[in-house]
Amino acid sequence: MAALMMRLGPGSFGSARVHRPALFSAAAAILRSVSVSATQSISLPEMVKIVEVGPRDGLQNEKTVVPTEVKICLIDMLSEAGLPVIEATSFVSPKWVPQMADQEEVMRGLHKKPGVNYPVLTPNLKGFQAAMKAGAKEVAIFGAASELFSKKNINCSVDESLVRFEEVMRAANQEGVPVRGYVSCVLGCPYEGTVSPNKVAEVAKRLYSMGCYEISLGDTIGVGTPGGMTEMLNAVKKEVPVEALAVHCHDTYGQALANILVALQNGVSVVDSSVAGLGGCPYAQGASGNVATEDVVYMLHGLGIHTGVDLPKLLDAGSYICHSLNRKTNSKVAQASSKL
Ligand SMILES: CC(C)(COP(=O)([O-])OP(=O)([O-])OC[C@H]1O[C@@H](n2cnc3c(N)ncnc32)[C@H](O)[C@@H]1OP(=O)([O-])[O-])[C@@H](O)C(=O)NCCC(=O)NCCSC(=O)C[C@@](C)(O)CC(=O)[O-]
Repeated sequence: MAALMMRLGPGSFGSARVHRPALFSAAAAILRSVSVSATQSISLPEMVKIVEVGPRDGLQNEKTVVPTEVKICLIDMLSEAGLPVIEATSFVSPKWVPQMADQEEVMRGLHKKPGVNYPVLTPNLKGFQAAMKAGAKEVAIFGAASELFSKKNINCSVDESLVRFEEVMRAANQEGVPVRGYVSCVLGCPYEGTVSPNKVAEVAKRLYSMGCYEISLGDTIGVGTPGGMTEMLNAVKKEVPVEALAVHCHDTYGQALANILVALQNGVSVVDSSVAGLGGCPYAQGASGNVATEDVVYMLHGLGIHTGVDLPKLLDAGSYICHSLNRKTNSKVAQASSKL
């Protein structure tokens, strides 16, 4: 952005709201010309699918209850911004995650946009059945590569969780419902520390073998670096085709965009992110928010990668939820654009 300011001069920008589209197309053009030469020898996907997890991962950790209508409005703004997948809520125990207790109302209230998927988390058969009753068309099961995290998060061992997930998978197959799988703690665990890439690969393989169409690899506490990401992906790619992999990076140590870029260079073309960088897992102490969707979109568009997302509309969705939660955005792009 500094380079852009130097070329156009600070006076070129009036109100951010009025000039955003021009600003972003100018920024994208400059970045594309930089990126083309910078990435000539590096293969990157032409298109990336962004899985927006803000309404679920972003809000699940909020201490005060977010009104259902705010959640619904956020989801609708995100679909209007062109996000193709929006994780809407989770069918987990309200005793464990009170913030998601209005999952049925959220599912019934959101305005389903044709072509957009609204998956929900389901830890067990009870959650799956409730999700079906509420009209969900896609679910996600969530395992971990760390025993202690699994115990803290879903109150069972990794093996026990996989047995539960098999039950969900059988029921989902009967209903013709696609299932996504998560592996948490792929680059480190708040309770066990280092996590072996082989363990990540083993859990990813089991989820893929049981029928998950996509495996999202979660750096739950945002401790990973590009080196660790590469090592982990190399192990996982031996067991699961790269086309079926997604990355889910939290930004605790400011490494998320670098980790995502490395994942793209490794052939991954699905990225999870959360509008305004909201988020954190209630059972992963110290985890900050997910990487901000605005920042991911800005980077991808700068690289000439298509996402289908309208950045100014996405920024509006980020402003809306930050205003509703009375907090500052974690998105660098949103911070920068609001100062212009
Ligand atoms: C899995 C359980 C339910 C086990 O919890 P449990 O206490 O072992 O469950 P249980 O089977 O013994 O049942 C206890 C009570 O919960 C009820 N129950 C049982 N299942 C459900 C359900 N599905 N929905 C609603 N209620 C449920 C059940 O009916 C019973 O109610 P009671 O008789 O006491 O009134 C619990 O541990 C739980 O809900 N955990 C969810 C934790 C969670 O949502 N964590 C955040 C998401 S994971 C994450 O953020 C990471 C991720 C995905 O983003 C990727 C990354 O960043 O790495």
